[in-house]
Amino acid sequence: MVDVWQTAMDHAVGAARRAGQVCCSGALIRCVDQVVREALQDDRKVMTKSSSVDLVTQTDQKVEQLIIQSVKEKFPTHRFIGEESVAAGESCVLTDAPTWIIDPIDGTTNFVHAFPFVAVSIGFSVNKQVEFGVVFSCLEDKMFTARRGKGAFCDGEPLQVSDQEDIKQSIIATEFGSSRDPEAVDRIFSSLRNVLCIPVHGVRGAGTAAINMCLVASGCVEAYYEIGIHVWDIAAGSLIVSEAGGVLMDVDGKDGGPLDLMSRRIVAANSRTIAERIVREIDAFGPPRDDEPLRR
Ligand SMILES: O=P(O)(O)OC(CO)CO
Ligand SMILES: [Mg+2]
Ligand SMILES: [Mg+2]
Repeated sequence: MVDVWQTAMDHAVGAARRAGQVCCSGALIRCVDQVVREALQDDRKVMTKSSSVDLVTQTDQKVEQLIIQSVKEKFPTHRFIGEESVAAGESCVLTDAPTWIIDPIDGTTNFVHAFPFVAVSIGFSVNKQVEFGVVFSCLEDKMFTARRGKGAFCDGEPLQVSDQEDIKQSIIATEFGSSRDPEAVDRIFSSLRNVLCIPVHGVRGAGTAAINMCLVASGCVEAYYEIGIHVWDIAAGSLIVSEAGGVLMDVDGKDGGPLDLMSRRIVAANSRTIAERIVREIDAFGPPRDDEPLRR
């Protein structure tokens, strides 16, 4: 059978690698003593979006435009949901049309502080189903890819989630997010306390949803959960997890319910047992959906 989206996926891999080179040179330059003055100039270019801790830089915007322009030249009819385009007022509605879902820098706070985990994340959906996902972990120089029904890979090597079924023998990844609303923070802390006290071996967070999900796919952590992320954070990573044998769910009820890319809530785990246990421990809340028109 002809694999109609392979050309698009090959383009995504090239675009992510080129975008990653732009991100990495920016992040690394801040680590080099002799260019402190340049780094200070960079500091002044840090801007904020929904809150004072929701950061964006000119590099995020530049990288997103580079990716979108290169895709438009090759696939002029395709649509886009890009983090920085949405921040600038573009709509964030997932239709049945072929759609590139782009997070130009996943881990902008890491990027600004030279904390060395940043990724370029490109998901591609058709009929609201993710067909391929590409996550380039720039500073690790690792290219994670997945094509629906064809497995997940890191630099061409197949990925497989952990086979650990006992959550008490597990590491769980999560993040604190960018909301500083005290009620949301209380719920995040309550969930974290519940998960820690199961007890689990540990809780970790790379500072990027995409890399956290690639860690699940690689078998390094058993699960990742977060409330408050966006569709561009998880579109690519979700397929990478499921193609590596993992499961995805929302945080509704006892069994989580199916993953809804726009709901801003996700549990991605190696197994249904561990995912459902995390769902039971989460103090769930519903931030405004990504496709809610008046969310900004
Ligand atoms: O750095 P970004 O793209 O804002 O993403 C954050 C979550 O929203 C880290 O995953
Ligand atoms: Mg992101
Ligand atoms: Mg981003």
